[in-house]
Amino acid sequence: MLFFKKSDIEKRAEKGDKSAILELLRKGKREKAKKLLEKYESDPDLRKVLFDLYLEEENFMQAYRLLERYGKELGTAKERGLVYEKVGNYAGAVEEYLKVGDFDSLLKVGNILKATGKREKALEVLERALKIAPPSKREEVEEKIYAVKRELGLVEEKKENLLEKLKRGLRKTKESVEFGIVFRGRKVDEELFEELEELLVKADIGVKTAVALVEDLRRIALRKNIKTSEELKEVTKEKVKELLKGCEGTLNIPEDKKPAVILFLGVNGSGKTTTIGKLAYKFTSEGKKVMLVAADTFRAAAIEQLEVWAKRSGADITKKHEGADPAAVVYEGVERAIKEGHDITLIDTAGRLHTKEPLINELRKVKKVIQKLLPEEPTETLLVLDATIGQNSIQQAKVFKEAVDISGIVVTKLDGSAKGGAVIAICRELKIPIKLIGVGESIEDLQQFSTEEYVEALFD
Ligand SMILES: Nc1nc2c(ncn2[C@@H]2O[C@H](COP(=O)(O)OP(=O)(O)OP(=O)(O)O)[C@@H](O)[C@H]2O)c(=O)[nH]1
Repeated sequence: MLFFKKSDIEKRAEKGDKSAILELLRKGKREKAKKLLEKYESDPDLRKVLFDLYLEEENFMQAYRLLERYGKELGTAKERGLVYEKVGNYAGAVEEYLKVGDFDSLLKVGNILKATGKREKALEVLERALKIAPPSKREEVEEKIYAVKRELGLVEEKKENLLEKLKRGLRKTKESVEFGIVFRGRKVDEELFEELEELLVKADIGVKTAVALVEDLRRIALRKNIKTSEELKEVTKEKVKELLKGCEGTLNIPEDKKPAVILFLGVNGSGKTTTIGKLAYKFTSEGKKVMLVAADTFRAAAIEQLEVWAKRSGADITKKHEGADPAAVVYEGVERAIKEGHDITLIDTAGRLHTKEPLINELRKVKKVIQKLLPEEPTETLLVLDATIGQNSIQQAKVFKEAVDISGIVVTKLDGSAKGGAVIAICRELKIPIKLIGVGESIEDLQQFSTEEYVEALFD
């Protein structure tokens, strides 16, 4: 039996010699050094090294243990904030982030609290974030605060009409792509056309589409002898409406068929669950009985999140444990919806695009299971695309199109995107109608897509 002779350093380290322990660490004997750091963590210097080690390993529970046991001289405020945030001690996280005026982290905690239904806490954090918000972010935080207050019944419903809501939703695009500079009080010349083309590309309508559109406008301006930018603006709006022909569609929910099934596809983070929650709220507000089905069983968080939306919208939910077979959840959910007389069933699915084949097979299997119980369903198969990733979402869409026929598109986060023009590119490339658009995080920020309103909101 070979006995390794303990080196001199190891012997000194085991006796608590700081430099020897740190030498072990430097030599890559990480586990051995960590055990000794834990053994001698009462020493402030060694404790600091141990805290940093835990952070590196993202071992937030252990880092939290040190903070709780020895107080807060460990790490930076931002690091302590992260540890508190990761272990769910949001109050602690907020205090630390406020110390260093870390607005982004504070907003993140506010979003987590909001998404998990802890609205009072979310409101408190968002209001503190507002105090240190940079000017460019103030309006966004005010929107979130208003949305939470509305959900808490603290403010009267600001009855915006759909066009106002859409204008608010396109604010980011309009801020970054100021069409006003070309359409206000300018004479129509080559410089104006070039600027207009640049803005259209910046709005992410697609280079080819932008070049062709401006080419068209040059010809029309010549033919109709257009002299002012205001006239040109009207012509531009008409041309964009032509580009969007066939792009708008309404949700097809036949009254006589129960339950109508709507299947939601889309990559994680695109806004599927939120869109389902908003739609469930719309239907329950109309007195319909709604069943949500948590078939995104890949992540427990997705199941929990759908549960929060079920509670907020007054819908029922069918779910199983994390990792369950999505088709089994769908079967049970549709079967329950039939038995319990639901009007509508909304199905959330997983969207891990990097596992393309399994994803496609899973979606086909889900559709088959639905049709085993209801041969003519799903009434709608909606693909959810995130406007903030603009045209790149078109690549994602093509993968989903391989799996199942898509009856409509939902474009989310238009309010968070400077690429509001991507709606045009998405519709033209995929030739699938855009049925809904998400224009904010609150439960009412979902509306039918109307070409007329979209163009008015984009250019006015
Ligand atoms: N501003 C804004 N945020 C939105 C909108 N729709 C969704 N979100 C936010 O986008 C984030 C992701 O939304 P989810 O609904 O969780 O996305 P998902 O596709 O279900 O993602 P997974 O749960 O990971 O599958 C959340 O923070 C939502 O609040 C929208 O229209 N506007």
